[in-house]
Amino acid sequence: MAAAAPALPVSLSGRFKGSFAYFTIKDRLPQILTRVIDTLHRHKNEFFEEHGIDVQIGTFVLRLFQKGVEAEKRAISFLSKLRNELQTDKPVTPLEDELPDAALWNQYLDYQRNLSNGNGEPSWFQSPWLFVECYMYRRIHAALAQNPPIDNFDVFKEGKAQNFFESQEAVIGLCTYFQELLKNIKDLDEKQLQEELFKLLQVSLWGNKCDLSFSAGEDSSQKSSPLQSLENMVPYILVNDMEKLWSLLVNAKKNRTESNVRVDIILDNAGFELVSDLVLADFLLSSKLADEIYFHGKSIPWYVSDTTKHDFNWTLKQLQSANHMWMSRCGINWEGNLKKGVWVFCDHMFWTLPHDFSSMGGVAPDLYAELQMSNLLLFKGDLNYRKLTGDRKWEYTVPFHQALNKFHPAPLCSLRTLKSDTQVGLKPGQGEQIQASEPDWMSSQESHDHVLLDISVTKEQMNHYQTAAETAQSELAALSVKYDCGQYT
Ligand SMILES: O=P(O)(O)OC[C@@]1(O)O[C@H](CO)[C@@H](O)[C@@H]1O
Ligand SMILES: [Mn+2]
Repeated sequence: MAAAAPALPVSLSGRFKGSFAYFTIKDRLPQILTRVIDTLHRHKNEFFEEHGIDVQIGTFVLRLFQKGVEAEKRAISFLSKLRNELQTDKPVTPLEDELPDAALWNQYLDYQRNLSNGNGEPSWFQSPWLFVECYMYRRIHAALAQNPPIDNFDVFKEGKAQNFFESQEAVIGLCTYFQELLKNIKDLDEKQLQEELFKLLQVSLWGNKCDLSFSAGEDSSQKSSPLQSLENMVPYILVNDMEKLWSLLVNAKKNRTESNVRVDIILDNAGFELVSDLVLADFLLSSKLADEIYFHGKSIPWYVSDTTKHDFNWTLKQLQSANHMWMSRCGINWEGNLKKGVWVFCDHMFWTLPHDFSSMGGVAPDLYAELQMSNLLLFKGDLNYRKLTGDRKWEYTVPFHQALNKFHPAPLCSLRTLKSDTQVGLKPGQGEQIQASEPDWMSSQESHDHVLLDISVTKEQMNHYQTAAETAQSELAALSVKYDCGQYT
């Protein structure tokens, strides 16, 4: 009789006063909502100009059907009501919009209601933090989506664009470094390739500090060139499995039979972080460590700075039109990769549901099967880490593999800047040691220099994944009609 799986620890929640979840729900989420409302106010004239209709009567021009302004007013009242619900810990209410994921959200709300087994309705401070925070962003989306003609307005686009423009020095530094590297990449030996991979993994890891939802919209752009500071950031890396990552990629390349080596990057933030992920992806291709890269973005505006398809394409266009040789070279090459199909952008709706990833197999089997086709999944950022580990109060020393709670579509790695109070995979005493030196290391923005580099896969499981990938091949054929990983448009 197999031993029963150990019980899962409780979910992080605002019901734990003093927790990072509590401060986020009490202070930061209302701040983010207020910024969204201000953004809509500031765009009133744009909505008026763009969506008003002029009617000439004699010498008078009447602006009729102020559709844009009316829609803006309705959206603002939706959001003000949402902010009040949040701040007064009202029950979480079912979604009433007709958007394609509404049924899945309301099923999940029922699930949460049953979980609380009669201890009252799911609410902002009593329910799991992951659920209510995701729910807030989904309600923000509904406030716009239900109010044409501003239904396609991205309330976070200014912040994402500002992060990109204010990170220009870092973007130029990174693109210049990378293009210089490309000039002699064919002459690099394995050791040198490994060193370059490790550098670019760390740049992508540190790029994750540039996150607007964590800073509640305050500037978080990358000012200096990250390559210069890698050395003195190494002591802040809590878990560093880069060697395992390297051997996983080298083995995949050696074992490459007829199928390509595929790496999937589950993206996080737009701006500098996205550029660092694109450079890493180009390196994996140019070094021949991988043959194809799948990028997974968000299908709706999410967590202030997360990357949508629009952000992805906008970033490539900005690079191409930059008046800097190496930036535009990168942008041109990357658009070429998309057109050749060696890079693919996808945005499955599962990534913007409240479910943690242990539910993916049941809720989005098409996406799970898609990920099983990969040799390596790189999950960027803190929210993905929280969803990988179920956003629970784990002991620090619980193995990452265990915290994944059977989510194993393929070998995976998390590249995460610690921004929430959940942490696994540490050595005995490591968490306590940091706690002693930095008591609020998991609960305040200043001390969040800790990063986590983690691979769930131990070597002996590699073979298992090879066979799993083969079986998934046949399953995927059945599923591909349901979910076609979006081709570049
Ligand atoms: O996934 P990311 O961009 O690294 O971080 C997401 C985040 O900013 O949002 C939540 C705080 O509101 C936390 O999960 C984390 O701090
Ligand atoms: Mn993010």
